[in-house]
Amino acid sequence: MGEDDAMYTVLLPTYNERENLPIIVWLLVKYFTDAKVEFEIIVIDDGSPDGTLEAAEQLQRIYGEERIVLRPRAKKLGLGTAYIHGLKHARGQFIIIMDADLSHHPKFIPRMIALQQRDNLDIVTGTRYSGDGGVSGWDLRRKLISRGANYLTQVLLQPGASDVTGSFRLYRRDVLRRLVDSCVSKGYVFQMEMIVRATRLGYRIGEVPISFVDRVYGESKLGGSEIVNFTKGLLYLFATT
Ligand SMILES: Nc1nc2c(ncn2[C@@H]2O[C@H](COP(=O)(O)OP(=O)(O)O[C@H]3O[C@H](CO)[C@@H](O)[C@H](O)[C@@H]3O)[C@@H](O)[C@H]2O)c(=O)[nH]1
Repeated sequence: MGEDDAMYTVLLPTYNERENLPIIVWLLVKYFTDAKVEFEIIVIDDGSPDGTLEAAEQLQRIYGEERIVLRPRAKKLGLGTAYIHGLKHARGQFIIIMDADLSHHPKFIPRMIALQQRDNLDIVTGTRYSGDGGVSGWDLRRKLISRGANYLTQVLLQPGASDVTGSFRLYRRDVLRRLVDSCVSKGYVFQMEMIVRATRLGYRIGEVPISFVDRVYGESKLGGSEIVNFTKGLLYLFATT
């Protein structure tokens, strides 16, 4: 399935994911192994008080230090900077970013890889808002926030993807590094800015419909301040790009 010598790095940011981490890692190992693809999983834990790092260390003993790489930080510094931190250490030519809470199923990864290879893409985004993609388990408030954020971005910024707030994506490593360097926002709005800048820079973007399933264990970290940040980021990009 993979390019002959292509390696894939999965960046898994974690904050209080002790229950979810062993399951997501097991699934990732299974899908990459079945697809005969070289991979590593970088866990970026931000000092989770629930013992996520200890769970990650145990997984490292089971699957090996080549496969499970730990890049912890001492305290909670946010999702955007967690990706940047993990990216610095990534060995793969392709980077997959995804949540560790099982809302993103690794079964979609082989489809993302296949689409990237078929169309020689720079980015493949998982989309909940086209084809048979969708969301399950969210309440009305969360659905409205996500739909509203995506709708406003489509109208104001015409990005090259239908789901700009999602964070299940495959990037060429060099493209991701360039985008990270060009993005200014922090927090959840970061995902939207990445796609908008990628569109402006002319990168080739494809989409794979995904079903997003709300987490069973633990809690979302989305709060009111992220909604304010998103709105500010949207207006900033509207004015400057
Ligand atoms: N290292 C680290 N990880 C974090 C932090 N905050 C969250 N995470 C990890 O990031 C992933 C997503 O966190 P959630 O807080 O569960 O995200 P969410 O509210 O469900 O939001 C998801 O959907 C949004 C769009 O609807 C996305 O914008 C967002 O990126 C994420 O995928 C999980 O693996 C979680 O442990 C942090 O400060 N540091």
